[in-house]
Amino acid sequence: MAEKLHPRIDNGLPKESASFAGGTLVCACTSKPVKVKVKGQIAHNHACGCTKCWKPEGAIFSVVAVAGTGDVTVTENGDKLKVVDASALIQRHACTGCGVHMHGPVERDHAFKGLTFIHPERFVEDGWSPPGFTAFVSSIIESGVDPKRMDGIRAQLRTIGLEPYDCLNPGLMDYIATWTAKKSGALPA
Ligand SMILES: N[C@@H](CCC(=O)N[C@@H](CS)C(=O)NCC(=O)O)C(=O)O
Ligand SMILES: [Zn+2]
Ligand SMILES: [Zn+2]
Repeated sequence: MAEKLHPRIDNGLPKESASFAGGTLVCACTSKPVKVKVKGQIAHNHACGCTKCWKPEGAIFSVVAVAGTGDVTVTENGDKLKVVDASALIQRHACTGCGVHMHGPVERDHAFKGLTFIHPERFVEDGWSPPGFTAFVSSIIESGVDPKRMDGIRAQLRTIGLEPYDCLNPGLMDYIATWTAKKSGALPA
């Protein structure tokens, strides 16, 4: 039987629109929802199996992407937001009403500094760039998935076209390593 991975990937991937120029993320509260505006198309959209990223009810994976922090603005009911873990790299701002993570800027000195993590399924608009791979797949075991299900889940992800990795994809791993090597002097800055 097919696994329920995430509602936005289980029945075909979302379609990108060339005219998508950003939109509004809305949390799940029926009253006074938090709204966050994002300017422009998102980047590096992917499914993530880590325990820290917000997932909708019943999903094994989250769907998460980045935007430039300067392109992300909380526009309504920002007083409902609270940082989940102030010591984490990604400062995930969750709605205290419904639990949805609305934006997660990286402010620390890191390859991802200046980027904000968002969950594009919360856009009211369609047309955002679809997920392209799956990260932190082995981490789903930390959420209670039986290790015996892993082969099937990885096979299902490959069928969908979301190549499974146990950390990030090679492009992002190389990007982080290059940043680190330039910082240490192993590569010229
Ligand atoms: N195995 C860990 C992995 C957590 C992890 O490293 N998550 C990645 C992907 S979102 C990350 O970049 N975390 C930085 C952070 O949580 O701030 C878990 O599932 O909790
Ligand atoms: Zn909410
Ligand atoms: Zn994650």
